[in-house]
Amino acid sequence: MIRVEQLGKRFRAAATKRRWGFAGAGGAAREVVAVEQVSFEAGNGRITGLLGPNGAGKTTTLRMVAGLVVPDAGRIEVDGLDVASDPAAALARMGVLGDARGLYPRLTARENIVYHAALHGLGRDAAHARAETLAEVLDMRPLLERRTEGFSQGERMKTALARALVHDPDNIILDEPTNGLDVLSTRALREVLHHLASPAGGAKCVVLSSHIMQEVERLCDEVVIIAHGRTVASGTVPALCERAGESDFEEAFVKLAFAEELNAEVAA
Ligand SMILES: Nc1ncnc2c1ncn2[C@@H]1O[C@H](COP(=O)(O)OP(=O)(O)OP(=O)(O)O)[C@@H](O)[C@H]1O
Repeated sequence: MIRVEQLGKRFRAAATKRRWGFAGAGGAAREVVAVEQVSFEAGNGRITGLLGPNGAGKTTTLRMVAGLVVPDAGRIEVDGLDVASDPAAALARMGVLGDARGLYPRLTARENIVYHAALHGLGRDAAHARAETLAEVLDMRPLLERRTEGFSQGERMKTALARALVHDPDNIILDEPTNGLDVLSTRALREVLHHLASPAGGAKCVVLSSHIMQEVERLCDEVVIIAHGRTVASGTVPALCERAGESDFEEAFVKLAFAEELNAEVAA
């Protein structure tokens, strides 16, 4: 289970140097508020989706949950462990599929997975056994002995996901997992995530980010709508539709996520 309370993060965005004598364009670094007040609870045996427009703060939120970025404000708990005060224990309970998907190109898929297993303290035999199991679950057996150099997006995603799951974490964090995947790979991933959240798959706590409404609608038990760095609504898809007074989820999302903009339009 993951609990996020009142998270906040600002970045200092590097500014360009002044050029061509334009005084206003360059100069001082600007502060960007990436996340202002994000809170949510992601339960075990559920898929929770962070849904929001581009730049809403989803990736930054997940990077903070995964311990890759230190928050300026707020608190993150993973299975009751505070990520700030007990990072090693909290991180050991998470499997993270980041946006970079960085794999070692000279290693085979199996070597990538086994190497990651070693980092998590698994012995050689256990690591290979785990690679076999994951290859089965993720339907990637033919890929195991191939170097990852030249892998397609879908093949890279499967390998990166196997790597993230190698220590059998109870909490799985995925940033835009279907990015660049075709319809079949997307379907296969959806099935895997449903399996992982089911009792047969270990009733994992799955948290993912997306800006694709249909994907979230199909995949997620719970949706957290983030806009302008804030949680603006959360609940099941039917509950969010009801709250917005819309039968269509896309309409409900637009109403909830862009309430500020819609109100400003009405006022103008
Ligand atoms: N390292 C950084 N330095 C400066 N600004 C950043 C940094 N990381 C994120 N931001 C800014 O913070 C805001 C939120 O970015 P974030 O990537 O979290 O959004 P997102 O919801 O994941 O967007 P998308 O759907 O486009 O991936 C954006 O305005 C982004 O430009």
